[in-house]
Amino acid sequence: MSKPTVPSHVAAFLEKHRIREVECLVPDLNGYPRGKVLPAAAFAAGQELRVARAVAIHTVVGDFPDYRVYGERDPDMRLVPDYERLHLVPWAAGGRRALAIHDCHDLDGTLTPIASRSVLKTVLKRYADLGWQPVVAPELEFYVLAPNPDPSQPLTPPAARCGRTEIGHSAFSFGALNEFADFFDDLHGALDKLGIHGDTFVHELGPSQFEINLKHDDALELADQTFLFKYALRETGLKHGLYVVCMAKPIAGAPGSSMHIHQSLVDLKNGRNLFSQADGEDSPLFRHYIAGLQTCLPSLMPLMAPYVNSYRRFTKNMAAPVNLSWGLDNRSVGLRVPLSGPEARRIENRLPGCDANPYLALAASLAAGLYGIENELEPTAPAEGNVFYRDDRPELPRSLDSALERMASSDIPGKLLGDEFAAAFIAAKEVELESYLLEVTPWERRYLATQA
Ligand SMILES: NC(=O)CC[C@H](N)C(=O)O
Repeated sequence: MSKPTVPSHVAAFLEKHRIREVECLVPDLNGYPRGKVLPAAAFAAGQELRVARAVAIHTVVGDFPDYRVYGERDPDMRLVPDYERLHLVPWAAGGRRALAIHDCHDLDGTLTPIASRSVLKTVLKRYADLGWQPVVAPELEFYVLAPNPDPSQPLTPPAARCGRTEIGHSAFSFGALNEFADFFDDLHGALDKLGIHGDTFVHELGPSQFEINLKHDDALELADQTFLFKYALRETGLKHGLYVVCMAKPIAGAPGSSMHIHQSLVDLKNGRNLFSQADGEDSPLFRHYIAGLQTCLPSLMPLMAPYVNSYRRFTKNMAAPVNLSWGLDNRSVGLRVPLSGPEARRIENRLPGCDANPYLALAASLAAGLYGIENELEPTAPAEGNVFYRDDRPELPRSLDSALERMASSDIPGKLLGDEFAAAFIAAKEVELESYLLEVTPWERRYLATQA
């Protein structure tokens, strides 16, 4: 096989920063970084890098699904660097380490269909073929918590600068934001080095819960930024003795953590927002896109709520979505349309949790919208007022079990994201679910062991 051409900026970057080694990263099924560390000279020379294809679908409990779903022979795939995603590793001791995001290619040179980044790239190619580009902006909520060496114990907020632990209800408070100023200073420095463009940053409603909104841009760019952001949260947090947690519902009774995704489409010819017409009215594409989300998302839920824990977030009155209604400037719906001028007309999909793999949540949402456009679907009438407690909403699965059942019984996931991917994803999630079903939880011990 001929070696890939390595762009000249790569060697210049590695030399300038006297890089010793490069983390060659791929997002796994969960959106966690995996891969190999390569000496900088080998990376600069374009040395071929292979790992087992199974790495792409490593489950969160460290298992693999039946090997038949990722290749009977357990074959290799190639890790191919995206040279535009080469950055310093901000937390590396001595600062002489870089990282690069890679694609997974099968040995025939095609994108590995079961790898998360491939799935998003394939959806984006379908948009590009139409001359369109999705523009997205994820908003990430997360908790800054105390180390939790014994996972049978609840996660708790850490003692903050003032010596106390937060009790919550400090949304938008600067006093509460400043409690972890040292950690956040370090984090913002890391984000700069990783090319992550934060827009707004606030304290959220939960105790030591925060939110960062990333600046809108191309979907692959923002999936990569979100992937690196979560890596940065973990590593920077640990340096400060903190567990920074992207679980959807880390603390019972406290608000969950979402990854709302704002999305619109632009015309590649002229940069115009395709959700608005020249006269400023909403376009038919805008309506079809919403209808596509309403039609497809119920069978794509595990891509936005991938774990048993994800479903604990979907409770009423915590601003978490429990329906797929849509409405203008309305936070009781799953699909919110923010008030804006026609240039910024967009849809906010409020379903994904912060625990979702950003590549897959974006791929699912964008493919669902495109399905609505291709099939010229019409959405429900917009919701008026608070619809949390209304009965007429489209129903959403309330557990990983039922969400997987729904996904497995629909042909939409395969059509939208590829049959091989859909089958591999479901198989991996079933392994995780089985592992959970064998647990005995504190809730059961509390109520069933007493014969009260
Ligand atoms: N910022 C908000 O609107 C709150 C969202 C809420 N925390 C959720 O889990 O969905």
